[in-house]
Amino acid sequence: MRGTCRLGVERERLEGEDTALFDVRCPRDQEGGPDVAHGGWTAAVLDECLGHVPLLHRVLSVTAELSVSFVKPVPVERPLEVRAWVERRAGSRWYIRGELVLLPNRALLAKASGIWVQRDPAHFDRHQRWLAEQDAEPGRGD
Ligand SMILES: CCCCCCCC(=O)SCCNC(=O)CCNC(=O)[C@H](O)C(C)(C)COP(=O)(O)OP(=O)(O)OC[C@H]1O[C@@H](n2cnc3c(N)ncnc32)[C@H](O)[C@@H]1OP(=O)(O)O
Repeated sequence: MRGTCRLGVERERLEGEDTALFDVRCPRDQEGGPDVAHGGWTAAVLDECLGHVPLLHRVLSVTAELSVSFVKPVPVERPLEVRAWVERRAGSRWYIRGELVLLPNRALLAKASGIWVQRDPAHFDRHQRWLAEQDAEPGRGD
């Protein structure tokens, strides 16, 4: 699949049953230091790519946990690749891992692991109802 993504994900495809590959390029406006990505971009793009693995299996999910290791500075505007794979599934939980590498040598820049939880399409409707309850009862907090 190809398309425009504000995070700079240019292409995604499944490779076998449990692995997905993503062509990525960090946009200049995500710079955090000279010519290198802000760490928030690195975390966000790993969240996006790992979370697309269930989606590529036509499963809607949300991120429940995400852990990121920042191994090396990530250059902006250079071809990068994310490889994401399912480590295991348990109930509605998908345990997914991934790596961000610099092409063409696939030098490791960052790695991530996380848990995605399957949701039904009413997930965001329920959230809107919860938000309306919060607005109706300020100070309740649950
Ligand atoms: C639906 C369309 C999705 C579209 C893509 C959107 C992508 C995103 O941007 S996601 C945004 C960032 N993430 C979020 O906003 C998630 C916010 N958190 C939540 O909504 C909830 O805490 C949520 C859904 C993760 C869990 O809700 P909760 O009411 O606890 O659900 P519950 O039914 O009790 O638990 C579901 C499962 O998740 C597990 N779980 C819940 N929280 C966690 C956690 N932090 N770590 C591990 N597992 C967890 C439970 O053990 C349970 O597992 P199982 O089904 O195997 O028994």
